[in-house]
Amino acid sequence: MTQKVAVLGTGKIGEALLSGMIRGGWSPSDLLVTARRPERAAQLREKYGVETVSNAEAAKAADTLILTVKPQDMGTLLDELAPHVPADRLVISGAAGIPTSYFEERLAADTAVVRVMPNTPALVDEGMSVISAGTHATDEHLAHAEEIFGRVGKTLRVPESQQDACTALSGSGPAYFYFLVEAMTDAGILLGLPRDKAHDLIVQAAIGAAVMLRDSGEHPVKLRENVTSPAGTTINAIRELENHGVRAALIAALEAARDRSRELASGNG
Ligand SMILES: NC(=O)C1=CN([C@@H]2O[C@H](COP(=O)(O)OP(=O)(O)OC[C@H]3O[C@@H](n4cnc5c(N)ncnc54)[C@H](OP(=O)(O)O)[C@@H]3O)[C@@H](O)[C@H]2O)C=CC1
Ligand SMILES: O=C(O)[C@@H]1CCC=N1
Repeated sequence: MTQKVAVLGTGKIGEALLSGMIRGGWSPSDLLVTARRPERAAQLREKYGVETVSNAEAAKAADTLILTVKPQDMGTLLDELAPHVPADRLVISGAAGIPTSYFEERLAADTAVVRVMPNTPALVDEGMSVISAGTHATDEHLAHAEEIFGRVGKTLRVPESQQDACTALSGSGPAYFYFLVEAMTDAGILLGLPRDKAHDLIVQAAIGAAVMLRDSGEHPVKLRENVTSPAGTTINAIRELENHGVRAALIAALEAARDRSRELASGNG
């Protein structure tokens, strides 16, 4: 069955998904996109060969609507959309924090809503998309969401009660690794290395470590122990990380991200 899919509010995440769907073989003629600014719409039309339409037109024409505006813009978008969304549409939200009930309350009775938390590595087909069903979403709706988001990486179904935690882990997760790379590159500068070399060394260490974490089947503790020689260099660094409370800082950081996701629940954040 040909399904027309519309991405509404095509910013960073919407474009990552759009580009991944096209890379993954989705025909641009089966895609519609919306943007708030005409120049952004023109850019998307030129780059991807997709039709750009108004939010109301997308609601009428597409079988699946993927809403990728900021949580704070979701209320306005839904006010605009609600009168035009027939009850047989699948509505997928990619917004942090906002529960499926928020959409169900504003759309026609029994509308199927699926909540998805993607992340930006979708741009290189290494995304992680965490998927939960609303009250009226069936297994078929979840499978359709997996078919779309599976084009840009892995997918995982979770109960909606775990979505705020997943947002803190994988939605925001890439930012923590970029932050670590930035900080470790600064350390390389302190140790006298040129910035470009420090950057390349840390990025390759990160890629190597990530591939081993994914492919070796070993626990991260074992992988770290394998690097940590008796009376060697690594244990000196680990002692400093523990002295500075890095483990506790990470736990507190992810808890703060989870709490912020909960705060965004009203869409007014
Ligand atoms: N960035 C990330 O890593 C992740 C983001 N998310 C979620 O994705 C959503 C989008 O985030 P992100 O892509 O970073 O944000 P962006 O600001 O890049 O994208 C949102 C886009 O929506 C557009 N927009 C806003 N209101 C409307 C409207 N009424 N009609 C049409 N377009 C509209 C904005 O237009 P304009 O350009 O004019 O502002 C913007 O281009 C958020 O809800 C966020 O929680 C989820 C996972 C990861
Ligand atoms: O920072 C944010 O709110 C969004 C949601 C997850 C990643 N970026």
